[in-house]
Amino acid sequence: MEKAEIGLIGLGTMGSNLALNIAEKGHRIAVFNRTVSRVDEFKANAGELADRIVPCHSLAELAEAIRPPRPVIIMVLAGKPVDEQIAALRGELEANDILIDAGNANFHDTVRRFRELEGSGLTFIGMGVSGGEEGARHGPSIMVGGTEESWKRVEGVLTAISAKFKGEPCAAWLGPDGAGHFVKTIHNGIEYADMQMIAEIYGILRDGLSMGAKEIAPVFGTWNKGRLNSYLIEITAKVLAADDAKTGKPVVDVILDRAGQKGTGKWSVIEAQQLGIPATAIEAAVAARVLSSLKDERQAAEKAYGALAVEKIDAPRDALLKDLELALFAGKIAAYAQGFAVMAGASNEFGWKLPMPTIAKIWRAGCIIRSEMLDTMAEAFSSGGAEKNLLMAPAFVTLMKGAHPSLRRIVARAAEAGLPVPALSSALGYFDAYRQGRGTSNLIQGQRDFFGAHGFERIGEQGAFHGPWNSAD
Ligand SMILES: NC(=O)C1=CN([C@@H]2O[C@H](COP(=O)(O)OP(=O)(O)OC[C@H]3O[C@@H](n4cnc5c(N)ncnc54)[C@H](OP(=O)(O)O)[C@@H]3O)[C@@H](O)[C@H]2O)C=CC1
Ligand SMILES: O=C(CO)[C@H](O)[C@H](O)COP(=O)(O)O
Repeated sequence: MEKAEIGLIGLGTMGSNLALNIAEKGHRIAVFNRTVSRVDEFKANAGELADRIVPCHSLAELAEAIRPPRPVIIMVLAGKPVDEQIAALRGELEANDILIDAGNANFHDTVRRFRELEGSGLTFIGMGVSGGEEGARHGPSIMVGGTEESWKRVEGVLTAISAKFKGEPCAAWLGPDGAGHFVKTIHNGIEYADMQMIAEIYGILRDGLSMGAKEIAPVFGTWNKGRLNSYLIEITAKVLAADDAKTGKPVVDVILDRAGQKGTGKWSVIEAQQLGIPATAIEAAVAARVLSSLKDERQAAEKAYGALAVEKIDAPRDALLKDLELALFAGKIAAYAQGFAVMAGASNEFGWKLPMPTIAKIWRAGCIIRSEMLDTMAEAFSSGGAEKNLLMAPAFVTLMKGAHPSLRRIVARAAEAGLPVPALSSALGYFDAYRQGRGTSNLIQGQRDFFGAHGFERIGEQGAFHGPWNSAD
């Protein structure tokens, strides 16, 4: 039988769609899944692509089915299952074969796996994939970490299956070992912030303006045609417009307000903290998901304090909607600036030389956070000025000057009305603190020196100084 060019393990949501995508691009692919019955089911349902699918019922069969040197994509649950698959595969593969972990791995695990595979003769790649089910099937954004030589060996197939932005593939080699998975983690951190800010704006429309889901949907639909044009705004409009077959109500009104999370948002925050890079909007978004999961506690607190006396926002509708649109735009810019700053910090810390213009470019299509704004970001990173922070790129200074007054007004109105907007207000707090030439940490330094003799710097003088605290009353 003709050998396959590539193999894939894990026929779940992502793996099965990625396998079909690979087959559609003309590659013969061998597939295996832990629950072996899914393998034959998968081929049976592959329609006209079935001829290019080689079903394998064991890892040994998979290795036998692929032409050496064998590239094998592992697309299983992140964590221990990946280690188990690698351990099992080591017995079946040979020198020069390429193992590609395409799941949402923690980059520390990826770095460890690189170390563990050193000297094994096997090549390892840690690859972030974004785009969900649809992206995997028709073109995801692909973030590759490993040696440049290993990238060259798989570049052909990965660029072929990736999304294209105006013809440019959204797949790239970003740096050594954990670089690809780190970038995917921060992609997801930004995704959390973006989704949370959208949800906060929805909350203002629902509770502050008493708008129903069906009324809110076209607002997002309209925004999707303007500066907020993005996949997340597009699907928000669709989610809000959908009906529940069981009750006839909007689906969003029957969904429990408890958000799940699989770890990438939390990892983004942990890494930002470790690197000492502020990522307040992402932190707020992760915290908001945790708070959302405390449904029973929230209900008990509502009983204890009484329901939030939400004051209806009374303002001309069109002006308010314009402010909400601009507030979301400003909040998003701050969140992306934070995400890119965390990646720049990691790049310095780990010596990765992460290519920021390339990252912005490969996020323009295929991935969950794809948006028109990412094209502006790609230009900003390419033309200079954004090295320290995206907020300093001339194009973004102009955009933020136009949008931050709206963010300010919306955060203030929401606070007065009693509507929680933790990510939007964190984004605003970050922006205001970042642009304040003289902040208030002089007082913190005074306090630290008072209680711990930590010393402080004086304006315009060299050296460490202490305050006159002993003589202070
Ligand atoms: N869904 C999404 O939108 C995205 C997911 N990802 C990442 O892709 C990876 C796969 O996710 P997804 O396809 O959604 O997950 P699914 O739950 O749909 O599929 C999980 C797959 O992992 C396999 N698996 C689970 N545990 C083990 C194990 N111990 N040993 C071997 N195989 C195992 C399952 O096999 P079995 O059939 O036997 O249970 C199945 O094939 C994850 O890392 C996820 O974070 C990345 C981007 C987007
Ligand atoms: O990687 C993804 C999208 O980019 C996955 O859908 C991931 O599961 C999203 O994270 P979470 O489940 O924590 O919301």
